Amino acid sequence: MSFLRLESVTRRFGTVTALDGIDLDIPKGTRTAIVGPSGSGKSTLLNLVAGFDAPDSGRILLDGECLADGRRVVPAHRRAIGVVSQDGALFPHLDVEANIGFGLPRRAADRQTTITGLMDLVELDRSMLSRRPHQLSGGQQQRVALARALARKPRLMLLDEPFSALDAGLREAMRAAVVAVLEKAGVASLLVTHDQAEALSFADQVAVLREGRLVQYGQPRALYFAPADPVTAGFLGDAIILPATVTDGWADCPMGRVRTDTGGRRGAAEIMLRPEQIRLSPLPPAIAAGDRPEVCRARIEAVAFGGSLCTVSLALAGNDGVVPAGARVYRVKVLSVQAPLAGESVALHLEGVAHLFQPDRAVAV
Ligand SMILES: Nc1ncnc2c1ncn2[C@@H]1O[C@H](COP(=O)(O)OP(=O)(O)OP(=O)(O)O)[C@@H](O)[C@H]1O
Repeated sequence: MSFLRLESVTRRFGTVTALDGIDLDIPKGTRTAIVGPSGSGKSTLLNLVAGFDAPDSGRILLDGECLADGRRVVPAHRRAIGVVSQDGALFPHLDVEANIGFGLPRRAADRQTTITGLMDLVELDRSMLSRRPHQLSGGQQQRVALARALARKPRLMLLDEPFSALDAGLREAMRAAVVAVLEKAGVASLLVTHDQAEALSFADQVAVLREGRLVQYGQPRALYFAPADPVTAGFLGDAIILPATVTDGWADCPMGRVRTDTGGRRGAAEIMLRPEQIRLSPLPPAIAAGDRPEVCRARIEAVAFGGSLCTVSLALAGNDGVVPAGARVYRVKVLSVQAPLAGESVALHLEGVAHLFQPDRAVAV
């Protein structure tokens, strides 16, 4: 059942349409990530839900209550929506205790136990109770910000790039901690992030915005493996887009034959593979000599070391093993311990299924 609902929400700034008729249904207790290129309308959407701004038209409903409908607007402080921003926005002159307790009644008998309970929930040591924000690490500050937002028992939590100021290792740990806290508190959340991998791992569902429109909305796996169009495919991760001829659930493409995720189509089509679907193996001499024409061969053009994974650039070769002049170069990812060497000839194997783009590229919701 829908918990947060946006109906045809539009917001214009002069001649710019920041959000253009957005329809979105977010189920209770779930996590949603909003992604999209810079200027696609992510912050505008968050601001409208928070109540910092109002839509020109359309409606926003939370748990059945209308928050904004183009005429009436419920002010931000009456929405019971928590916000955690990029820098945490803690009050610098207040200690941890006062920051977390900021929205709690001063004379409440359970004030102290609520604050320490929240510190336990966000896994912040109680010895930090009297520290000021500048005496905390970035990760600790974000935990205080999260505890402060949770103190007001929000119905919905808005997370505006809350991990972006943290370094890679801490970022991942904080993300996992926030997921655990939100789950424990049973609070639905909306995360805006520029990090596609973060969105895919954080959320139950991801909404992709482009130029103020909702391009696709669905589960992370579905979006990653079955994006609505090549632009979305490339936005969510590295993608190899190939022309193909499809027949009854199979595609013949320049990299070989592979199953497709949708059957029932025939003829020319465009397919997508993720780079990790392409496996490389050494070319046995018999195949190198021209036997087994069904095996797709390639020459390794370059190998870029990247820690656990290498990015391997390869060009497809003909059955004679020769790479035609001007051949397109594809990039695939392989485990570094299995990486081939530049100049080597390899055989390609396609794993899993290829995504078949719809001819009209209808929005998949
Ligand atoms: N207050 C404003 N006045 C005028 N134009 C605005 C205002 N706020 C946003 N815009 C415009 O609306 C569009 C959407 O902006 P928004 O900040 O929502 O995008 P975004 O996806 O959050 O971008 P980023 O990833 O860079 O933060 C942009 O073209 C932006 O310039």
